[in-house]
Amino acid sequence: TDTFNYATYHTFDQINNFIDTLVAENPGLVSKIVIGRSYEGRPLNVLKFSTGANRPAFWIDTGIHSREWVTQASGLWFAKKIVTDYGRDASLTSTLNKIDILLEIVTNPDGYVYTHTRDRMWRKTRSPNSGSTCIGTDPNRNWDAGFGGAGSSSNPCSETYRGRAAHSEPEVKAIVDFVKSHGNIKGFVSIHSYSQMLLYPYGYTSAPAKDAAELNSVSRAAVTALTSLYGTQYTYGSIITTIYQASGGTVDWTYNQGIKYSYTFELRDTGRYGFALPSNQIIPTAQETWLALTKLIEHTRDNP
Ligand SMILES: NCCCCC[C@@H](C[SeH])C(=O)O
Ligand SMILES: [Zn+2]
Ligand SMILES: [Zn+2]
Repeated sequence: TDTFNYATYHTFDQINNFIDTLVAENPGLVSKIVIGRSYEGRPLNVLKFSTGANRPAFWIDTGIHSREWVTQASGLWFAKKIVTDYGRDASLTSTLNKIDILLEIVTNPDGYVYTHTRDRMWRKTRSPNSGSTCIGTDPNRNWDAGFGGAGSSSNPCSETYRGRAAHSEPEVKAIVDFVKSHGNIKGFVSIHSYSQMLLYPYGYTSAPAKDAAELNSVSRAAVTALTSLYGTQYTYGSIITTIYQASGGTVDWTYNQGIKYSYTFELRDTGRYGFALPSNQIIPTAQETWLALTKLIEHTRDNP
């Protein structure tokens, strides 16, 4: 994976080849867990970075919205950064000597393939909706957290269609089942684009999360670290106050499962290119985001 081009966007097959190569090159550190299959039968691959058994874990997912290509591309760069820095960077080495990192890069594979073959702007899953010709559910409205509330749609043709029921989407159900069976995930970050924001629960209600003060102060440190690299400006705060009301969202569910350190990123940019971010911004985006992620991971590591 040294010759892999991190400064370009890759297909689903190229990403899966990367994953298998990274595991083969780092057998004592990296393994692949297939947590399920997408609606169209594609594997839901999770990279596990671990140096010991039965450890707490920190989860990162990218690409749950398929069109947000900078996020899957950043996930590839994060994976390489972790294997490169282990044994060289004191903080990352300390992290992996205490907790595992779990990384799902293509969290919506059916949608991702569709953005390469048919519609670059596809966001949702690709499952059919009975009674409608419109395809897909928004996987970031399908979670059992304020499910069906304001900030999601009951219309299958909507980009924020919540699905016929909570956890109806296999891509979502696979994570739900994995989180429950693992039982020791301490931090959870779901990465999106675009808007340049770091967000924490809740999205479905204006009631503050009980840990809002701590999540806010950790967010401040993370954003300060991010901005220090290239000056990229971020806002941060609760989902509902910072971006908009969104019900059935990923990190609202993980937070309510007891995973205190639950965050959502909105990466670059603020609308000039939007989801079609030029590939020359992939590495700078990944680098600055990693600085923020490191703060979130360190805080989770040090507050088990
Ligand atoms: N977990 C809900 C996150 C808040 C909204 C995030 C954006 C990312 Se495109 C959205 O899903 O509309
Ligand atoms: Zn998104
Ligand atoms: Zn977004």
